[in-house]
Amino acid sequence: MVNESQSPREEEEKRLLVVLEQVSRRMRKETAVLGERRGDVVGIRQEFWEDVRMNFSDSSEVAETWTSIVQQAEVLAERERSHRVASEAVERLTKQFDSPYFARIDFAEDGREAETIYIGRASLLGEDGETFYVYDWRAPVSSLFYDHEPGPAAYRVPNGEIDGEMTLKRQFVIRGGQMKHMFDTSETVGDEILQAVLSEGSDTSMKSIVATIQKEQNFIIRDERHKLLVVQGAAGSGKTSAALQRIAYLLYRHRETLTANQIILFSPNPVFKGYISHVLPDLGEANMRQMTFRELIEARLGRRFEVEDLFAQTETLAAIDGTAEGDARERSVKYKGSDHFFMTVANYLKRLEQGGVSFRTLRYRDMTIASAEEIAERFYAIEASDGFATRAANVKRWLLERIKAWIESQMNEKWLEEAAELVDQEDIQRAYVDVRRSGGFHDEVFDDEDQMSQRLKRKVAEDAIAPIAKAVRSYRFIDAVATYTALFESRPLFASCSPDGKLPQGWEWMSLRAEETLGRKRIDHEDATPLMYLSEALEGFRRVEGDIQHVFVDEAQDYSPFQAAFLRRRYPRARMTVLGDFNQAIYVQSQESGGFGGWTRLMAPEVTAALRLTTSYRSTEQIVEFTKGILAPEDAVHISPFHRIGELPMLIPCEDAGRLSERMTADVTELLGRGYGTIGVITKTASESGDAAALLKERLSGDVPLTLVTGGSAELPKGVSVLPAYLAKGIEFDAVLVWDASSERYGKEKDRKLLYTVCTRALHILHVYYTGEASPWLPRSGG
Ligand SMILES: Nc1ncnc2c1ncn2[C@@H]1O[C@H](COP(=O)(O)OP(=O)(O)OP(=O)(O)O)[C@@H](O)[C@H]1O
Repeated sequence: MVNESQSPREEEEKRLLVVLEQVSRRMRKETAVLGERRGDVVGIRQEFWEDVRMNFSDSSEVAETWTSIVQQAEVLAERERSHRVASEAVERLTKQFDSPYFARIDFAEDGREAETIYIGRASLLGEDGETFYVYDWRAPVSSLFYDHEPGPAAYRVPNGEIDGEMTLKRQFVIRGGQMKHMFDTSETVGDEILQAVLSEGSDTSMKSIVATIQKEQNFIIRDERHKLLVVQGAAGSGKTSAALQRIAYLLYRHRETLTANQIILFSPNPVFKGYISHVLPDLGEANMRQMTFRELIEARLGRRFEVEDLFAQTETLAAIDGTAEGDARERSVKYKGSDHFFMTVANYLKRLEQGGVSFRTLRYRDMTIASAEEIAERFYAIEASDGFATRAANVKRWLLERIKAWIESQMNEKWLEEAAELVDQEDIQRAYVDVRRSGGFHDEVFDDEDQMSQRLKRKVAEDAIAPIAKAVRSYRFIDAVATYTALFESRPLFASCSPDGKLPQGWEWMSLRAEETLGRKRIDHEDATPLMYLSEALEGFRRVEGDIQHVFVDEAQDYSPFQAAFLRRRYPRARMTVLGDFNQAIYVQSQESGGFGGWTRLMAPEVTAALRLTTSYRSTEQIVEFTKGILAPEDAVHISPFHRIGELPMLIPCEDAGRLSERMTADVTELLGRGYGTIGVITKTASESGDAAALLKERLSGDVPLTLVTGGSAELPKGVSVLPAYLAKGIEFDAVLVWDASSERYGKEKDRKLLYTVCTRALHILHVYYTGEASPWLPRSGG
């Protein structure tokens, strides 16, 4: 009921109290439950060993001891689970007490009375189980807030659309349970709040944007009609933010069927991984799986080969740039990242169904367990229509059987007897426990010397062969490298697989290079994905994550079309959300495709949506205008700043590196004094970062926190971070100080996007320092 005598503010404050009261009631209940569960858990932990019968006197007693430990552990795990649920509820309620909602809309569905809806980070249901005090921001009706101004409005529900009229749209800033601001708005999402949010200092971790999601971002967050979403967005336009909100949205909408570990996000680097890892927990959701493409390569190939990573490749290419070698390598990098090569490998795989896969002989010392020829024969004896998966799995089983038989065949061999005699007491016991665990000796009594020695010998033989068995289990009997190299050993073979029957320019060079590197177990970065594709396909994309339902790729412009196509094959059932900015395509492998070609063609047009985000929210208007000037004019047309005023970027000439570091030291001190909490000193390469950090450290006073961020760093520290451009991808700083943007360092066309990427990391302050001549890409309009 509207009370005429009260102002809207008074009314809202009263209502806030009612909600807070509800929250605190729930909180009382949940904390009581939590206390109880905690007591349970602590009790069980303390009494764990008291309730376990410990007896190691003979094998049947050991079995009972084992069972009782397992039972006790199960009870504990169950209590711990319910403790976790209660503690998550308390955590959520604590946040709700701080700020239960951020918006209100009044909406009258056609032909009905207006309803008042409050929107917050999580929903709040009254004790009656019917009154919705607050709706979750992800509820269908909440979409109205993000998509519409007051007036005719509609929102989607699973089976259609609901039309009506929005009569009021109000925003709140509530902190610590206090109403700080409140205002009605006619904008889609009020500029004032967004202004306030964007003017804040940056943090070392990313924040969620629930209260200020913009309409075009909301589309990305909620779209479920398409299986492939490809988003081209200007630097700072909220691609990563939208991706994370989308994950939170999907987890909420499909909470019965989707879990966080069925979602995987490919991140550009470890620093970025740490940077975004707080957003989902903050929204009350578990983190999705996250990995870098480099980690994927390392996991698949890194143990057996020395694999060059993308950063090393980039630095090598820079070092040999302009030489004949450099040109040839660059051509090879581009080709091996192309769709043409993907098709070639795909066609090659088809041929391999008939024959041609290389295998490795299984050997223990000089004893052959199964020869490569035998394995090949077995592999190809299975119907081609069954595909590689069935064949590989079948051969795997057969080889494991072979290994078992081989163990039996060795039982009376001298080497084994000798080895068994050397086993010490501790190992005997361990062997005994191991066998128990693996289900050995069920009801038997362990009383016979002879039996014991047989078992020991078997155990020794199993241990000896274990690395081979493990290799078999992970399909290493398939020699993927030899199979891959074969493609570069025969012109007719390559030509017959190539989609247009042609060999790429520079094939001879690639062929020599393959011999030189792959033959020595060194893998160039450009060969890593093709090799991974080939080997995973030959294994039938086995353990590969058929269970993954959503794949997110951030900084997608850095992936080659080959890598895009590979990921699609690797996660065959997944929907994909791909976000990137072609203006930040800094790697040779993706330059050909303009950064995006590979992605948009992955699925049929009717299930693909290609979207654009054009407003840059990160940087001030001055910085956005400046950074647009770095790009070619045609690349800068779709970038517009959000209206937030700041200082003009500065171009600062310096005589040499010493002077540069002196000037930078003074500026760092001054900026920290002005309250800027995160300052990024960004260099072109990692070695330059090392030099810059050393120079600055020497000059800065001891109490200034300065960190050299390296490839292994996972957390971004407060204070001054010195890091190379490729590690700064995707993250942001209050102030960015660009280390030596001279024409010597950033003079080539390909440096243009790199410089753009570096400068667009700045929220409020951008200083560009250079020695000698300034990079030709820098606009002259700096202060
Ligand atoms: N709707 C929004 N409300 C508040 N802040 C926003 C919004 N959208 C983006 N931002 C802020 O803008 C900054 C840039 O966002 P984000 O990192 O998601 O952009 P991006 O497009 O991934 O950038 P880049 O490609 O440069 O890495 C972040 O600080 C983010 O919080």
